[in-house]
Amino acid sequence: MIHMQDVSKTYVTKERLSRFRTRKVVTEAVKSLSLSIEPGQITGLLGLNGAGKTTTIRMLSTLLDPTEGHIEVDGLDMRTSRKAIQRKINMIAGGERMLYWRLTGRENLQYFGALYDLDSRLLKLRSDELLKEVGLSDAADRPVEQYSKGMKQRLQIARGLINDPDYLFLDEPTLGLDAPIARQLRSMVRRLAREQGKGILLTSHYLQEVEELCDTVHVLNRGSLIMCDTPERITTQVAGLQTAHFQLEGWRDELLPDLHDYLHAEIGLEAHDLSDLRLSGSAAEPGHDEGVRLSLKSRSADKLIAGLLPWTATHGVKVLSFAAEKPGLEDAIILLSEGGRP
Ligand SMILES: Nc1ncnc2c1ncn2[C@@H]1O[C@H](COP(=O)(O)OP(=O)(O)OP(=O)(O)O)[C@@H](O)[C@H]1O
Repeated sequence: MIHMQDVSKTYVTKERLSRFRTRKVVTEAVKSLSLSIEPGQITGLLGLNGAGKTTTIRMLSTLLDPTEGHIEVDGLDMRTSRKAIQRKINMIAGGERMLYWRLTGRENLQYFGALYDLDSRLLKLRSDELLKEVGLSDAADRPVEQYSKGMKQRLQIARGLINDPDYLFLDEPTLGLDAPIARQLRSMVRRLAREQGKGILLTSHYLQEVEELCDTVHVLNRGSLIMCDTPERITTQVAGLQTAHFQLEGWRDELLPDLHDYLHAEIGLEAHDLSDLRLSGSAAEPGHDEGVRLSLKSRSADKLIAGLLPWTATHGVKVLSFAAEKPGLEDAIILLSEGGRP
């Protein structure tokens, strides 16, 4: 496990005021940050304003020393075991950095692998394996400058895996990629965690990607951690509950207590999951030929819908239509950046 404990990073720079006068500028980029990255888990790092994500990733990658605090990787202290830690980690950045364009895909992998002092036979074997895994075997001996964007990004992934790291830091890995290629990369990231047990830290501006992949998400604002939870709970806490909408024929208001009991007893929705189980205000107004509109709020609209459908059949109520309205992580992050909760 990677463990960051009370880590801070302060940059001190000089700002020129006039020809002879400068002013010292102190920026607290990261403030007393604690976070963990566990094997087999995908941990998201999201930022609001001047958040400190890049600084955090650079510290985790051994490229920057913290001003204060402690970083440990599988029990190794970053101050005293830098080389051993470098063998356990790697970083993959989106965009087109970190590759040599004049070299072929294979030569790139061999160059980066040699930085880890890998035995040349093992390095050849691993390069071939990785090129195959990312679907670049046929293009392995072409210079990278002839690669498409997606091919370059797949080569980046292979480069980041050349030392078979236990932990991977992914900084905007799908930046600028077409949707199908981004989807391929996401499923690869998922496999790396779920099947190979790698611990992954992910930053991405595509919040749907974070929502889809991450087990937990850390939200930074001006260098401080302001939230850490599952994407689902962050969304619920900040953006509110989900709503299930139903259009019903044959609904009677006296059925509500029975429905409440049923969802609680049969579907196992706890009282706190059903905090707003009621007809939404006067929304239960009979339509002319469209039935009654019932809106129920809960933590999971899907569970509510799945629960209500069989119940209606036994209570003489016909479901004309239903829909789930779910705020996403993106809604939550926008609210947070506008000064919403917490
Ligand atoms: N080398 C540096 N010298 C001085 N200040 C820096 C340096 N690098 C970053 N900063 C400052 O530290 C703060 C955090 O920057 P950082 O790049 O870590 O944030 P970020 O979350 O990655 O931002 P973004 O998402 O915009 O890339 C910012 O205020 C930035 O201006």
